[in-house]
Amino acid sequence: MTELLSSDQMRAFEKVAISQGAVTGLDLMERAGQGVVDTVLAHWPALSKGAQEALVLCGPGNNGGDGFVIARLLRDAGWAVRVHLWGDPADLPPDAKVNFDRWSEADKVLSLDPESVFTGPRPALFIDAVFGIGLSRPLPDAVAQVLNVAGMKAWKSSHEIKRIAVDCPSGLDLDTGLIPTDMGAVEKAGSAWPATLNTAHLTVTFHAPKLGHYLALGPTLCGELRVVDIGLRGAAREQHMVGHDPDPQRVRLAEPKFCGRHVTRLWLRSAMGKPNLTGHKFNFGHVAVFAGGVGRGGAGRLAARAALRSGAGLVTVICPPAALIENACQLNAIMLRALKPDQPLSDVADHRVSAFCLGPGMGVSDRTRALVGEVLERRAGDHDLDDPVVVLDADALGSFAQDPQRLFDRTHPRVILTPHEGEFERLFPDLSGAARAKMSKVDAVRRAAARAGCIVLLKGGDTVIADPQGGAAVHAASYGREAPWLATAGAGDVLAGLIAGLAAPFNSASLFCVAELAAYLHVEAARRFGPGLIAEDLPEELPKVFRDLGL
Ligand SMILES: NC(=O)C1=CN([C@@H]2O[C@H](COP(=O)(O)OP(=O)(O)OC[C@H]3O[C@@H](n4cnc5c(N)ncnc54)[C@H](O)[C@@H]3O)[C@@H](O)[C@H]2O)[C@@H](O)CC1
Ligand SMILES: Nc1ncnc2c1ncn2[C@@H]1O[C@H](COP(=O)(O)OP(=O)(O)O)[C@@H](O)[C@H]1O
Ligand SMILES: [K+]
Repeated sequence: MTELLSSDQMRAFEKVAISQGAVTGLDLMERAGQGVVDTVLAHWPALSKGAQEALVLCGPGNNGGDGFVIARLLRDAGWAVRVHLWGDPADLPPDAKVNFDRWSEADKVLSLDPESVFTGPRPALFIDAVFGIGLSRPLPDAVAQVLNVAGMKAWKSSHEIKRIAVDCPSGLDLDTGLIPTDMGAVEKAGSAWPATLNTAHLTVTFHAPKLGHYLALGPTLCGELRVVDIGLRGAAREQHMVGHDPDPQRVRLAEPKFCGRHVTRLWLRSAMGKPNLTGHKFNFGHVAVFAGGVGRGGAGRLAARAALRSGAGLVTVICPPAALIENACQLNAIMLRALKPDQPLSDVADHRVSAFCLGPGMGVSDRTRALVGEVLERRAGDHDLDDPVVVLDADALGSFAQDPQRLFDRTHPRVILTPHEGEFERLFPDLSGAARAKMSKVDAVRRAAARAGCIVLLKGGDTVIADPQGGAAVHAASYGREAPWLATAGAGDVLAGLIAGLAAPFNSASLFCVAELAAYLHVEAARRFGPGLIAEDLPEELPKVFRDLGL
């Protein structure tokens, strides 16, 4: 799996490499600029055929320095290049200044403002090297105007211009994936669209992708993302992460995107509990899914179906007695037990139940709260690993909205909470989307997991998973893996069941790894089915996904 870096981590990598004498800042800048040019020409081979017009916008830091390198390399290749700088050349950091001077030996540098930029001819390439990881506040007005959609329209056929972002589209915060605004707040994904910023066709980043490329608005603003190697050390270590618990210091992309197809298979096999086992169904685990009352059992049944399809040996739906007939009419391979209000849980779920799933369709109620409490108290002994896995979703979370601490007092390391943003806000109001200005979704979920003492998976197009030790992963349905049709009623119930089913076999991977895999398979199933998907389709698609992945 690939590591996602914060801005600070990227700076630290650079600092270590330079201080060890492995490389100089100037070398890195040259490789970065060369990497952008090579990537652009490989992406649009037609551009290599004849030199054309390029526009390079440079900023006051090292991102701008990369821009001067790109400008020089294109010029050397015969391109007509115009360079605009925002800021005073005298204030450029040393490496950027060197490259400014190299450019300025033969060509001028124009100022970066709408008049100056848009009065020139329409370029074939529009290169944004204004701000990268150093963005620390909202974009200056002049820069925002040059980068906004309306500005580009100053040119006829502006849609033909290839827009390249160096490291990131300027204005994007690479830690949060958000756009700092003047109000000190943020424009959030799914709310106000950042109408001021144009999206790039291609973003070229260095060494490793950053958090903000994958969170919130990042994927939409970046267009396509390419990572170029600039010779910093440690780039290959993500290979060690497959199937292993996360490193608390790191954030990984729960998708083997940059590692090739065999890694996917390896990951699947190591995370699922059925590799070479010749056991009976109880070796593959028994999942108990609680369903709601009469007319509200669909969500629980969806979760149960996903659990059975994903590898559990047995799945039992537990419902109130009144809902028994309704469920019996709908279930075959899935077993069914009724639980009366005063009946002990052990009557319907013996010690062999290895995973519980509670929440979908159960209703927000005292009864749900009591059942959650009872399941969380069912612990096997001294060793956490012997405890059953407990997936808490939907109403199992909502039932604790008035007093989340009551839930957190009982949760343990084998528990996973799978809220969507609304449920997350009710349990962690101070970490909610509205409260997150400078804090990334990753940091918010890490704090939530530490507070709850269990794994938390916060759903969305950018799903974040964290454990109480700080280990974190992002699963992003983006960059060619979009699945917007997954935002359909019941899809979350399926995910809860999928996690329970994958976690149930006695030799399955850690709950964290299972959650990553579940998020991945969930999106793979949605993508394989395609538009028109409804939640019922997801479990039925899973066998095809497993087959495609070579399981
Ligand atoms: N760290 C590394 O290892 C490498 C970094 N490189 C490039 O260097 C970039 C980072 O350089 P810097 O740290 O200099 O950061 P940036 O070039 O992103 O910007 C920093 C400068 O912009 C100013 N600034 C930030 N936000 C502003 C705002 N809203 N309005 C006005 N001024 C603002 C800061 O005061 C500072 O002068 C990377 O994004 C990348 O493009 C590459 O050369 C390759 C190697
Ligand atoms: N834009 C999107 N791209 C990919 N997946 C998404 C997107 N939006 C939501 N999802 C996924 O859809 C599911 C919706 O779950 P949830 O909100 O709990 O719905 P429900 O409660 O109806 O089941 C989650 O797994 C979430 O990650
Ligand atoms: K940039």
